Amino acid sequence: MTTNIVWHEASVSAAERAAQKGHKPCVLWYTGLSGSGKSTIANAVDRKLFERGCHSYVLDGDNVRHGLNKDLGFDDASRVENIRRITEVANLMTNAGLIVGTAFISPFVVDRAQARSLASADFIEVFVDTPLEVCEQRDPKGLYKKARAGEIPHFTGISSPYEPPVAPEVHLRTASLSVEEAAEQVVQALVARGVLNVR
Ligand SMILES: Nc1ncnc2c1ncn2[C@@H]1O[C@H](COP(=O)(O)OS(=O)(=O)O)[C@@H](OP(=O)(O)O)[C@H]1O
Ligand SMILES: Nc1ncnc2c1ncn2[C@@H]1O[C@H](COP(=O)(O)OP(=O)(O)O)[C@@H](O)[C@H]1O
Repeated sequence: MTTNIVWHEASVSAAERAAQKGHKPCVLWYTGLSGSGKSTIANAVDRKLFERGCHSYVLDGDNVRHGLNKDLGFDDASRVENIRRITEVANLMTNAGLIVGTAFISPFVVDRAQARSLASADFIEVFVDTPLEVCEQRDPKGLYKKARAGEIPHFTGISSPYEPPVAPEVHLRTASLSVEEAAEQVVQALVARGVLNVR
C-alpha cells in the first residue's frame, strides 16, 4: 500500500555520489543453475573491483535466505517474492552509489525482466551458463545428490524449471572458462559501459 506515502528526494545526487566514488552504480545480475558458479564468479569480480578502489558488494542467495528472506521457500511464489525483494535491495544499494552483484538462481525470465525494468542504475545480466550435468558433477553442497534421491522438492533443473536468458549482456560458458577469465570478462563489460573510472 502506498496511500499517503510521499517520495522524499535525496539531498546528494547520483552524479555527486558517482564523482565521489569514481565509478557509476550498477547492478550485475548473475543468473544460473545451482552450482553454475554465480557466487564464485561474483566474488572474484567483487575482489577485482575492491582492488580497483570501487565500492561494491555481493548479495548472495544462500546468505540472504539466512536473514531477510528466511521466511521464503522454493515454490514458484516464494522465488518470485525472493527476487522482488532482492530487486528492491539492489536498488537501495545502487541509490547509495554501489556496484551490486546479485547471485541468485532467479530462474524466471519475467522476474529478471522486472528487476531490469525497475533498476535505478545500469543493469547487466550475466548468464552463468553451465550445463546441468556439469553442475551436478561439481555438486559443491551435495544438493543434487539429495534432490535426485527425492529429498529436496522443487529443485531447480530437476523438479523446478530454469528459464535461460534470451539476450544477456554477458554470457559466461564456465565449462570452457576459468574463474579468472570469467571474472575478467565481467570487469571488461563494466569498462565497456563506462561504469568504471568516472572522474
Ligand atoms: N529447491 C531448491 N532449488 C534450488 N536451490 C535450492 C533449493 N533448496 C535449497 N537451495 C539452495 O538455495 C540456493 C538458491 O537460492 P536462490 O535464492 O538463489 O534461489 S531463487 O533465485 O529464489 O530461485 C541454492 O544456492 P546456489 O547453489 O548458490 O544457487 C541452493 O544452495
Ligand atoms: N569456471 C568456473 N567458474 C565458476 N565456478 C567453477 C568453475 N570451475 C569450477 N567451479 C567450481 O564450481 C563451484 C560453483 O559453486 P558456486 O559458486 O557456489 O555456484 P552457485 O553460486 O551458482 O551455486 C565452485 O566449487 C567452483 O570452484
